[in-house]
Amino acid sequence: MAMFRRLKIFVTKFSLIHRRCSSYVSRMRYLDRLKVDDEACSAALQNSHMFLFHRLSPLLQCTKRGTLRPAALMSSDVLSILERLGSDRPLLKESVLIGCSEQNRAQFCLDVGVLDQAAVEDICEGTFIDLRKSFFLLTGLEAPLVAKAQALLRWHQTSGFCSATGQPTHRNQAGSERVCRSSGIIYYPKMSPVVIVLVSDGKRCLLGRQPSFPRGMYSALAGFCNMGETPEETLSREVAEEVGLDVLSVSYSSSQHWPFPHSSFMLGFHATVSPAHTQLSVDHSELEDARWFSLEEVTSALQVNSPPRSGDAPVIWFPPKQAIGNRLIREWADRQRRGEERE
Ligand SMILES: NC(=O)C1=CN([C@@H]2O[C@H](COP(=O)(O)OP(=O)(O)OC[C@H]3O[C@@H](n4cnc5c(N)ncnc54)[C@H](O)[C@@H]3O)[C@@H](O)[C@H]2O)C=CC1
Ligand SMILES: [Mg+2]
Repeated sequence: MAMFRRLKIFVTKFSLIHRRCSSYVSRMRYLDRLKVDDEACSAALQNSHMFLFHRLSPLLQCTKRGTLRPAALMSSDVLSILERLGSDRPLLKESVLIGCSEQNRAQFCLDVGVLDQAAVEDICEGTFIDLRKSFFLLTGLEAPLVAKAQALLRWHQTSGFCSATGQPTHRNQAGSERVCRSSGIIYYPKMSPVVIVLVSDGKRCLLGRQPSFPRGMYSALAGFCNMGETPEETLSREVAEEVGLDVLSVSYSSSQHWPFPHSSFMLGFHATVSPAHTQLSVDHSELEDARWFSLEEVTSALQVNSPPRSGDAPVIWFPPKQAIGNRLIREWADRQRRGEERE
């Protein structure tokens, strides 16, 4: 009996430890192994979840609740679909590893752009929707997963040759790198670091719009990091260049992978300028407009949930909640409200 109790305690302890590392740690270690072990990755691919794309547009399915979600198909079903549509096993090998579900199932993505789009949609009971639309229709962790998958597929589609030798590059099974066998150069998926900053003068925040933004949309200022710059240096330079202000202080908020137009790694900051020096000198080659917004104006623009349709009265609105620009604006508004409550 005592031995049975000891065994039970051991099993409970083991499962607690296992549960503690089973979720996050074991999933990350599993993924790491799949990146370096082609055989293990091929085995995982046989029994994985697969997210399909057609010329970089993700396949979405309608849920019972009427919302959209990316279709997570079993790889065995995808193989049957490929065979039914006259494609073959090698196409499945072009899948790219994107993650691991909480149930420890590997997740891959595959672009089936060589197949007839309508035929795949028909069999899968879904629709391929351009990422610029689908990203904003998805919620929670699904939007970042689909964005990451599309970024990796795009990178493979545009990285087929070595820039030093002009020879073809070859991918590993996970799709986490490409190698030029002639020069030995290893290429890894690329992101461009970008700083996005919400500038405040203590009472108001500064928002701008680029000519390419949809009508009425304003966001925080953003700019690509130059080679050798720290994000703080990029931030000060961009604010100086785009609106002619000197930044006084900076605080980090959060980050985001942003798939448009290519992969950017967005680093989000709050910054302050002196309330005595808030006169803007806008660089109109970069920004169509930039101006200071009060808490009242920000609060009312945050309530605009969808972009105005053509013909509607002009209204100011902000990027949707999937964008880090939206998060920075909300954080600023929350802080201002808390500050006002204290006064
Ligand atoms: N997620 C969000 O909430 C927001 C995201 N963004 C993103 O931030 C990014 C950067 O913002 P911008 O104001 O356009 O940057 P920017 O102010 O640096 O201006 C863009 C110009 O920088 C140059 N440039 C330097 N390095 C570049 C690189 N690696 N890739 C492309 N162009 C480069 C090009 O000449 C380009 O025209 C954009 O891609 C935009 O999509 C912008 C605002 C909000
Ligand atoms: Mg900019």
